[in-house]
Amino acid sequence: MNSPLSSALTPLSSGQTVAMVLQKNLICCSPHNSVQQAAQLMQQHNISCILIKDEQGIIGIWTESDCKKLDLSDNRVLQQAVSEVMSSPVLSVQQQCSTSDAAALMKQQNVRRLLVTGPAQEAIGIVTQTDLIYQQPLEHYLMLRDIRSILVELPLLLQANLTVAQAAVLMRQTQRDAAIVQFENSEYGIVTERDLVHFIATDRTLCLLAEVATRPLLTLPLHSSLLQAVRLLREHGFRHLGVTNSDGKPAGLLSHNHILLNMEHLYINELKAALQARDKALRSSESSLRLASKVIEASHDAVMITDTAGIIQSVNPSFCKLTGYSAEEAIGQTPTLLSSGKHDGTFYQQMWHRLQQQGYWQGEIWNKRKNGELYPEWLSISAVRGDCGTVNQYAAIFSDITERKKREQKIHELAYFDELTGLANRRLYQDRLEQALANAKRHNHQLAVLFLDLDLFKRINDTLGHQAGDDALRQVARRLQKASRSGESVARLGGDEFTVLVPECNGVAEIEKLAQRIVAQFELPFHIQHKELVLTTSVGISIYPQHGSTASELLKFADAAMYQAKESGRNKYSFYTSCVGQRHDEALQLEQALRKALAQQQLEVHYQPKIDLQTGQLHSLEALVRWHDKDLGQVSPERFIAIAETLGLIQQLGQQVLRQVCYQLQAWAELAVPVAVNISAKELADPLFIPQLMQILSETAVDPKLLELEITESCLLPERENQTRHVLQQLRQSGIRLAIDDFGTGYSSLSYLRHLPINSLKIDRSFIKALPDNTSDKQITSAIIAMANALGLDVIAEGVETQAQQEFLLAAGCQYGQGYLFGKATNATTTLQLLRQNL
Ligand SMILES: Nc1nc2c(ncn2[C@@H]2O[C@@H]3COP(=O)(O)O[C@H]4[C@@H](O)[C@H](n5cnc6c(=O)[nH]c(N)nc65)O[C@@H]4COP(=O)(O)O[C@H]3[C@H]2O)c(=O)[nH]1
Repeated sequence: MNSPLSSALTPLSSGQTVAMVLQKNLICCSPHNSVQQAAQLMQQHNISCILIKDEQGIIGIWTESDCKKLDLSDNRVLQQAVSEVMSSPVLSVQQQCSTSDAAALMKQQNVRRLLVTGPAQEAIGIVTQTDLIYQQPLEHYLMLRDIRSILVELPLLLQANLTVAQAAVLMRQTQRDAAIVQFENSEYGIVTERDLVHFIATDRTLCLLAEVATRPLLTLPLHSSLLQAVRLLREHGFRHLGVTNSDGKPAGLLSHNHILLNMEHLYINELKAALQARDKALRSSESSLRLASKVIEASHDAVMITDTAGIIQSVNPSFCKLTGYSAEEAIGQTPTLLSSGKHDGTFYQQMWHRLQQQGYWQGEIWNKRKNGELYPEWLSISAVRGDCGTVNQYAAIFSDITERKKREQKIHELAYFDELTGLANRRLYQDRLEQALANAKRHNHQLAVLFLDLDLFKRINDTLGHQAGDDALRQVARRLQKASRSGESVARLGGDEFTVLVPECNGVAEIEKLAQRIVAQFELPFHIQHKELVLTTSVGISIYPQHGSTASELLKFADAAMYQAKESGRNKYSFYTSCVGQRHDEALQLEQALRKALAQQQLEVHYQPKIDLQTGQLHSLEALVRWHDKDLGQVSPERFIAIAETLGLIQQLGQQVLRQVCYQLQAWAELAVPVAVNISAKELADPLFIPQLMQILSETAVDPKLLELEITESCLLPERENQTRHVLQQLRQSGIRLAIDDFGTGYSSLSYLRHLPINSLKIDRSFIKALPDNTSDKQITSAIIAMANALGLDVIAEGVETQAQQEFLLAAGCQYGQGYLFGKATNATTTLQLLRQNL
C-alpha cells in the first residue's frame, strides 16, 4: 500500500495490527429484519453499525450515516427490510493486518469501518477510523492546536419547527452528519445521525425537532484547544460540539470526525516533513556515501570488499595497481587469488576465527601479485554489519610494506653492520665475542681475537681524500674476508681498525697461520683511484684463556699487541705478552701526561738551523717542539704529536708553539732571522687558525715575512682544495712564507703544487739518507730540485748528515740544507749563541 495515509500511519503506528484495536461486540441482524428493528438493535447496544447476516454469513452492513439516505417522511420505510438499504459487500481485513494498511484501505474505499476476520475468515470484530486514529499519540497534536486551527465548517442551522424527516433530508443534501437546532428563545440544540437511528428505532421520524432535538447545545469557545474539545466529547459520549465565537453565538459545529480527519491531515503534513527530513538525511548520507566511495577510490591503500562467502564484490584502483589484477579480473574471485602460499592453513583459520569472534583482524601477510611477485602487506579486515547487526560484507584494506620492511632491515643493518664495508660493526662483534667466550668456557676450548690496524692509513686519507680512504677500507674488508675461514668473523670496529674472531682454536700455531694469511693479503698492491698503493697492516693477537678471560680484556690485549707489532716495524703480527700490556698502559699514561703538559705549558720550542749550501751561512731556523716529562723523560715529537692529533689537542699545541716562536722573534728582533713552524693539517683546517695567528703577530709586532709555515702534503686534501687554497692565499697576502714539508712522501704532483701560493719545497729526508750512492734516490732528488727550480720555488733538503750529501745536493741545484751536518735543534739560548756567531 502506498497511499499517503498508509505512509502516514506506518511510521507512527509501526508494528500495530488491527487485532489490537478492534471492537469485538459484533451485533448482527437478519436480512429480513426491518430498518426499524436494526435501528433498535443499534440503539440498544449503543453502536454505530449493524451487520446483516444470513446462513452464508455476513452479507451487508447498515450504519448511522445510512439513516439519512432514507426518506423518513414516509413511515413505511421503517418497515422496509434492512437488506434493502444495507451496503454490500462488507469490506474486511485480516486481524493481522497492520493498522496502517487498514487505514489506507478505508481511505481508498471511502468507508469509515471494516469488518475484521479471523484465521478461518470468520468475523471477529469491527474496526473504525476512530479506533485507528485514537491509537496514534494524538495528545501532543491536540494540545498544541486550538479549534480555530482546523477548518470548522459552518453549521447547518435548522429551525426547531422542522420534522426529523425534514432534517434528515437537509442533512443528506448538505452532507452533514449533524445540525444545530435553533429554538425560539435563542437557545440552541443539536440533531445528529445517531439521533436519526434513535428516532427510527422509536418511531419519532415525524416529530418536530423542538420536541426531540438534544438541548442545550454543548459548546466551547473558538480559542479552546482541540484537546479540551476531544476531552469534552469523550466525557459526554458525544460526537458533536458547538463552537461559539466571541459574542457567544454558535460559529460552527465541530464533529469528532472532523477533528480526526484534520488530525489525519496533520499527520500527513507532519509525516511529509518527517519524510522530507528523512529524505534529506538519506540524501546527505548518500552524499556521505558518495564521499566515502570517492575517498576509497582515491585511497593509496588497496581496498577489497567481499561478501560473507568471501567473493570479491568490489576493489579500488589502488588494489589494481598493487596486485596487478584489474577490477574485472578480481570481482567474482575469492582472495585466494592473491595467496602467496607462504602461510599455512592454520594461519588463515586463526584469521577467520578472529574475524568471526571480534569482527576485526589486522596483521602482516605475504601476498602474490598477478606477475607472481611476492610482497609483504599490512592488512586490516573488518566485518561490515547491516542495521540488524548481521555481517553483510568484509572490507579489507591493505598496503604494500616492502619499502617499510626494507627500511627496518636497513635500520637493523645500521645497528649491527658497518655501512661502509658491510662487515659486522663493533656492537655485533661485541655480541659475537661474548657468545663465543661463553661457549669456549662451557666447552673448555680456546678462542682468539686478532686486532688489525692499517699502517699509515691516515696518509691515504689525508693525501688522497676520504673517498680514496673509503675505497681502501672496502678493499681491505674484502681481503680480510678472503683470508678468514667460515666460522671466523671479521668486523670493522671503526676507522682503520678491524678484528677477526676465531671462536674455537687449537693454540698459537693455528692462529699464527691465520695471521700470516692476513698479512699476506696485503702483499699485492691496492688499486685506488687509478693508483697502485701498497698498504700494510699490523696485527695484535690475544688468546682465551692464556691472555684474558673477558671480552674487554681480550680486545684490550689484542690492541696492545697490535701496537707492539707496529712499533717493531709494521706489517707484522704479534701475540700479546705481559710486557706488551705494560706498553699499552704506558700509552695511557702518556696521554694523561700530555694533557697536563699542555695545560701547564711545559712544551718548549727548539730551533734547528737551515743553511745556505752555497755559502755555508745560516739562512733561517726551523722551530721543533720538545717535551721533557719528569716521569717519562724526553718524549719524541712524532709520538706525542700523533697523540695530540688523535685526542684533538693539536690546535692547542700549535697555538703554544706559534706564540713561543713569535715572542722569540720579538726578542730576536734585531737579528731578523726567519723561523719556520710546522703546522698540522687539522690546524690549517681550523677556521680560527688565521685569526688567532694574526692576533699573535699583532700582539708581538713580528714582521710576518720572518715567519714561514711548513705544511705537509696531507694538508692539501683534494676535497678541501678550495678552502686550503683560500687559507694559503690569505697567509701569503699577509706576508707569511709557505713551505711544503716532507715532499715526496705523499701523492701530490709538482704540477698540482704550481697552483698553490707556496714559496719552497722541503725534500723528505728519506730521499737524502742514501745519497749519493742510491741511484733512484739520486734521480728522484735531482728531478724534484730541477722541477722546483723551474717553478721558481726554493728547495731545501732535510736530514743532511754528510758532506757527500751536501755536495750532491749543491751540484743538483739545491739552495738550502738542514740536518745534523749543520746542527741539531737546540733551545733558544743556545740558538741565540749560534745566531750571534753566524753574524
Ligand atoms: N735523522 C735525522 N733527523 C733529523 C736531521 N735533521 C733534522 N732531523 C729531524 O727531522 C725532523 C724535522 O722535522 P719534520 O720533518 O718537520 O718532522 C717533525 C714534524 O713533523 C713534527 N713536529 C716537530 N715539531 C712540531 C711542531 O711544533 N708542530 C707540529 N705540528 N709538528 C711538529 O715532528 C716531526 C719530528 O720532529 P723531530 O723529532 O724534532 O725531528 C725533526 C728533526 O729533529 C738529520 O740530519 N737526521
